[in-house]
Amino acid sequence: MDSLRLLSRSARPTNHGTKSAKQSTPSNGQHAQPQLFPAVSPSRDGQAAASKKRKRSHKAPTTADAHTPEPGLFGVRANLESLAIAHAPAVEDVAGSKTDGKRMPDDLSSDEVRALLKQHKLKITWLNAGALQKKRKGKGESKAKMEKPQLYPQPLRSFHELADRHALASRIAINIRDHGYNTPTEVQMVALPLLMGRPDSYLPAATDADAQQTLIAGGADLLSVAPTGSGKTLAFMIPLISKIVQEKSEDEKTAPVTSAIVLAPTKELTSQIVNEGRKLANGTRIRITQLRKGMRLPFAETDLASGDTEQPAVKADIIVSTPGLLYSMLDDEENAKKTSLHGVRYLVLDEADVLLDPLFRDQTLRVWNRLSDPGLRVSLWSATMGSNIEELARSAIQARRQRLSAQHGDVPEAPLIRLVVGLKDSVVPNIEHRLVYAATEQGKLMGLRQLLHPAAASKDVGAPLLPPFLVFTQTIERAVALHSELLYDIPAEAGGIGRIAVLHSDLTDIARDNVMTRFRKGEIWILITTDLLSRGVDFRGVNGVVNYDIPTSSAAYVHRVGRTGRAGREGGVAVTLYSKEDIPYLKHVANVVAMAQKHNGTSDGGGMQQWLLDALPTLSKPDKLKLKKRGIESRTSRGKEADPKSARRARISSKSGFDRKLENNRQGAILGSKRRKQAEDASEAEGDSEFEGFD
Ligand SMILES: Nc1ncnc2c1ncn2[C@@H]1O[C@H](COP(=O)(O)OP(=O)(O)OP(=O)(O)O)[C@@H](O)[C@H]1O
Repeated sequence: MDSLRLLSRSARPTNHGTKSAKQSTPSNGQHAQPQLFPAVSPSRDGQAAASKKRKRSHKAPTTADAHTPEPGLFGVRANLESLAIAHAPAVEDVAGSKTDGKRMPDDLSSDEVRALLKQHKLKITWLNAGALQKKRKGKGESKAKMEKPQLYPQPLRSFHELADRHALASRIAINIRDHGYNTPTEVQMVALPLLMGRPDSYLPAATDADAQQTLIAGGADLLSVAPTGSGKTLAFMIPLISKIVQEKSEDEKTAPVTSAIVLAPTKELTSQIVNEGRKLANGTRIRITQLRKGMRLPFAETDLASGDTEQPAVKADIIVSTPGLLYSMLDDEENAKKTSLHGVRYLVLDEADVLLDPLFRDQTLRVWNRLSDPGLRVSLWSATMGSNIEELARSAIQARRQRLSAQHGDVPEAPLIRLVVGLKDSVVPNIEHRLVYAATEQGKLMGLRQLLHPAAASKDVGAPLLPPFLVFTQTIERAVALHSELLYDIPAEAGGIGRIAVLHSDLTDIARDNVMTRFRKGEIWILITTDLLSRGVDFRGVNGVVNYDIPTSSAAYVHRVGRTGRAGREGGVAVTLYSKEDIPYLKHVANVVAMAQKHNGTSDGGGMQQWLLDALPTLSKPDKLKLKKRGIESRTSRGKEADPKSARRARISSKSGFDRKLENNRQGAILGSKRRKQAEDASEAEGDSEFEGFD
C-alpha cells in the first residue's frame, strides 16, 4: 500500500491494508472527535447548579452522552406526527421572560442549552431583530442590549435527531451514516436545525405573531463563521438536499428545474462541493452539477417548446459554480431571459468573504440579483468574515427585498441570523505554528529543503515535515520557479520528480484536475501552489503547510494553514518562512499566531514571543489594503519593472539547480540501465513462454 494514500476526501477511514500498515502521518490520525471544542465535564459547582435546575429525568448533556450514537434509529424515518410534542411548562426566552413554547420530549432545558452552546463556543445572534427591538424599547432596555439579541436554540446533539425532528429522508440519513459522520461538528449543531427546522422555534417569544408566521413559511438567512475544516460543507448541503427532496416529494411537477445555487471561488472547490453533495444525495434522485464552460443553463418550459434549444441544458437541482462562469452565462441577455433560474430558492455563498471581496463582488452580486424568487433564502459561509462583509451582505439582502417589494408587493423580511463558532477569524486550535526567520530568499530555499529532507533536521526550522504537504507562494511565476528548483530534490528511488507538483490557475482544467487527483491519491507528496488552493479545499491528512511567501492578510493565513488539522485532526504543522524583506508585513501573521498560542497556552513556542510582536511595525490601513491586493511588490512582475535590483534579490533560484539536474540525469541513466538489465535477465529466465495478453 502506498502509505501516502491519505488524501481522498471522506470522513470514513478507508481500510487500505493490514494493521501493520498503520498510518504514521500524524494529521491523518483518528478523528473520533471532529468537534473543535468538545464539552468538558462540568465543574462540581456547575453540575450542582445544573442538577438543581433540571426538571426532567434524563441526564445533563455531557458530550459523551450527547453524542452517543443510538444504533438503529438511522434507518427509520421517524414519523414526526407520532412524536408527542409536549407543551413544556415554560421556556425562558432571550429577554428573560417566560413563555409557553412547543417542546419535543427530549429537549434540553434552557439552562442546559445555554451551557452546551457555551461549552462548544457557539454564539447565535439575530441581526435584524427589528420587531423585537421595538417591543424592548418600550420596556426601556439599553440600546446596546436591544440591537442584536442572542439566541439559544436547541442544538443538534446527534445526526439521528435530523430524522427524528427534522423529517430528514431516510436515504440521506443512511448516506450520512455510511460516510462515517457520527457526531455533528459545532457549526452543524446549530446550522442544521436552523436551516432544516422551523426558524420560529429559534426566535424569542416576544416576536409578534405576524413575524412568526412569516418565518414559519419562509425560513431564515444565515451568516455562518466557523473555523477551517469544521464541516461547513455538510452544514449547508444536508439542508439543501433535504429541502429539495421534500419539495419534490410533495409535488414533482411544479418543482423548479433548479432549486439551489452554490457559489464558490475556485473550480477545485466547486468540484469538491459537488462530490460531497453527491455522496449525501446518493439514491435520492437529486442532481448536483458543477457548471463548466460549454454547458447551457436550463431554459424555462415555454422556451423548450419553441424548438431553439438544440444544445442540451444542465438539468440539475443544485448547480455549483464559480460566480464568474455563472454570471457570464447569465450575462447573455437572450439566455438570461429564457433561463429558468427564477425557480431558485436557495443561494449558498461558500467562502463568502472572498465572493464579496472586490475581486468577485460584482459577479456574485449580479448572480444574486438575477435570482428573482421573492422567497430566496441565502446563506453565507466562511472561516473569516469581516464586519464590512457582514454589512455588505445585509445591505444586499435589504436592497433586493426593497426592489422585489416594489415589483411584487410587500416581500416579508426573513430573520438574518449570525452563527459564530469559537473566536471569529482565528486559526483552528490543533495546529503547531512555526515562524522561521530565513534572512534572504536563498535562506528560505534552504529552510524549505531542511523541511523536506528527513535527515536535515535543523534547530531553526524545526523537525522536517512529513509529506504530504502544501507550499504556498505569492504568484504563479514563483510557484513555477520553486517547483523547478525543487524538482530533483526527491530521489528517484522515492518516486523522483513525480512526487512534487505545481498547481495554479494558468494550467488547463484537465491538468488541474489531474494534479488534484494525484495529490488526493497520495502520489504527489509536495504540492506547490498559490492562494488558489488556500480556500475550502479539503485534503484529508495533509500534514503541513509551508508559507514560502508570507500570506498577504491575516484571513489568508487562517485559510492557508487551515488546509491541515481538519475535522479535529491533531499533528498539523504550519511553517512560515520570512526574510528581511517580509518583516514590515509580518505583523498580521504574527498576531494570528500569538492569539492561537495564547489560547492553547503555548506562548513560548513557535518563535512568536511578545518582544518580537511588539517590535514588528504595524501597517497603515492603505498599506494593508495594498498588500492584500498586490502582495509584496518585488515578487510581482510589476515590481520587477519598477525595481529590478530588489526583484533579482527576490528571485527563487540557486546555482546548484543546474548541477542537480545533471546529477539527476546521471542517476536516472544508471537506474534505467539497471532496470533494462533486470528486464533482460527476467525475460531470459522466462524462456519462450507464450504471449498471454497485456497486463
Ligand atoms: N460531523 C463530522 N464528522 C466527521 N468528519 C466530518 C464531519 N463533518 C465534516 N467532516 C469532515 O471534515 C472535513 C472538513 O469539512 P469541510 O471541507 O466541510 O470543512 P469547512 O468547514 O468547509 O472548511 P474550510 O473553511 O476550509 O472550507 C471533511 O473531510 C469532512 O468530510
